[in-house]
Amino acid sequence: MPVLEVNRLRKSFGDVRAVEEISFSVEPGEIFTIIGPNGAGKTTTLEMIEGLLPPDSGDIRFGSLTWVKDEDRIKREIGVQPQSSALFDLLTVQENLELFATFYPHARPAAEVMDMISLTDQRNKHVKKLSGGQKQRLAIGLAMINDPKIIFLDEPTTGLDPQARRNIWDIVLKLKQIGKTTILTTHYMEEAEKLSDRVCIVDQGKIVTLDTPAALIDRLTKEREVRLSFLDGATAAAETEQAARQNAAVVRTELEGASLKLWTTKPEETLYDLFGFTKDKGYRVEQISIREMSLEDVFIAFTGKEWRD
Ligand SMILES: Nc1ncnc2c1ncn2[C@@H]1O[C@H](COP(=O)(O)OP(=O)(O)OP(=O)(O)O)[C@@H](O)[C@H]1O
Repeated sequence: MPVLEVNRLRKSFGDVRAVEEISFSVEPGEIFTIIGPNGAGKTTTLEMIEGLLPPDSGDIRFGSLTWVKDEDRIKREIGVQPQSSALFDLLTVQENLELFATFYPHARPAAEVMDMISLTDQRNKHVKKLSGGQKQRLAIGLAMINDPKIIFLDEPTTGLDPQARRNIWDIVLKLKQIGKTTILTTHYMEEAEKLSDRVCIVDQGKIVTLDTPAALIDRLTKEREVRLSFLDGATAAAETEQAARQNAAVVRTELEGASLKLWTTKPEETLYDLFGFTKDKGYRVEQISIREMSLEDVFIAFTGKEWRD
């Protein structure tokens, strides 16, 4: 049974339709990621689910619990990562955790949480002295102080350097190991690909596609991007492009000076065919590469937009 079901959520702010009609469900123990560009509606979606923002319409269910009937129980079962601005700067790491612990009848010991977020050595440091990554880890610690079943992390790694980002990934994976469900939003494709059991790509308030990262990539892996560059310049590339367009496996092509990019469902056959053409013409190919698809390609394929971090 899903731990969370979201059905036809909608939210507008004046004329801005922030969330148009979002539905999904999350299974216990999953890392479920909502990814999308700025303004896609990720935070609005999360805040409605977290009970911070009333939806205009739609249902949110945590198993059999709903916000209307079971607010207290839901609050005990979910953990929401606060904005780092909500941390108390003049308190230490441990004091912040202990303060948040007093909000709940059954809190986890601060020492246990500090161990999970690798901040035991910093326990007596004031928040204002922590690095950006350490503050984010503390914010995640605060989200788990009530030992919730489901943890919501809204862009926990935005603005962090790659090492600090990896440290957060380790925590998210540890949460999974101990059976927690995590719902995460991110800008970073790599993060979604590495961490998620399932990814939901959101754009302009709607779900564009939802599946496991592998399945999403798989849908496109039949297509490979092939790049050819020519020693004989733009004419050779342009003529080869014309030849490539005659090839049934070629889905699309892109020409840039002396280099030709094409997407084909049968890279070997396409190349064999094109080499026949270039050999006949006496064109010399300087470089060839065949690229694997990534989640970023999935995004571009489904939204028709370039990905912007
Ligand atoms: N309180 C608000 N009042 C007015 N408009 C809002 C409000 N909150 C969000 N919006 C608008 O709703 C849309 C979705 O915003 P939202 O913050 O949910 O997107 P997001 O995907 O989380 O973006 P980001 O990655 O930048 O955080 C945007 O156009 C945003 O400007």
